[in-house]
Amino acid sequence: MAPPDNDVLWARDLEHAHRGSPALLGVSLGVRQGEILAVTGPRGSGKTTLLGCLSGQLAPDAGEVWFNGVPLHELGQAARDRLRRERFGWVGESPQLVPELTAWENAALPLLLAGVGGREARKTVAEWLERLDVADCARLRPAALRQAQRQRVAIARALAHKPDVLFADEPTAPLHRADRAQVLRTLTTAGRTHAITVVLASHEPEVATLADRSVTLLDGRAAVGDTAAEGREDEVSCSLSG
Ligand SMILES: Nc1ncnc2c1ncn2[C@@H]1O[C@H](COP(=O)(O)OP(=O)(O)OP(=O)(O)O)[C@@H](O)[C@H]1O
Repeated sequence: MAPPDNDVLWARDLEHAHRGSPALLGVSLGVRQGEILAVTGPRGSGKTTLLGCLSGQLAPDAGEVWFNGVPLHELGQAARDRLRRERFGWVGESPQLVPELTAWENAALPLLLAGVGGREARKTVAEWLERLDVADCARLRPAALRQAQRQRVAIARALAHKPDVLFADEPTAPLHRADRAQVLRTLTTAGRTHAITVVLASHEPEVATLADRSVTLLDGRAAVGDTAAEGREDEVSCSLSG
């Protein structure tokens, strides 16, 4: 079965087990260009594993993942890595910055690796650091930053090269409650203003209110009644089959 033309990401009957222990059991979903999809569910329900399969970090044991008509599940590791580097952004639970580089150098890495000139990279990154309230940290190395500041730099890095899809897995985990709303708003606004598709995983159900649609995972399956399938009859049967 071919993916629908208007889905930037499309997955069908995804299964994945970690060392024999099943984490995904037949999840199907589609994400449209520029859409913000929340993936919610309790801890251990399979959210990280799903994002890993959708982003090409993990090869599913069964099922299909298509990105813009490209079958990710058929690509080798090197091709998947290239796609991730060039087309996807990733923000995880804890920021993984290069300790030897300053905040701005960390955030500029994907741009510089893509061949963008230093001056343009500097300008773009400065704007993102400003938007994320860490402009004054630009010249500091990660060790001199608080964990919440490091996470904001990691978010700037994930957005600066304007990925097609941003995967954010519990992106507010290292932040204080007061900072969470602002960072989530920055992520979703960035998605909407820059036409970046955002797949946002969180165990906090209220994150779904910021998204266009949501899917809830329970024990590796898409829960019955998820709004990721709302108004999309083609998907309802897939989502509920999991
Ligand atoms: N590397 C791993 N090795 C073994 N089991 C794993 C591994 N990663 C995840 N699991 C297991 O797979 C299941 C799904 O985990 P996953 O991290 O995808 O869920 P999650 O919803 O993202 O949870 P959390 O919010 O705690 O990260 C859980 O039972 C988890 O213990």
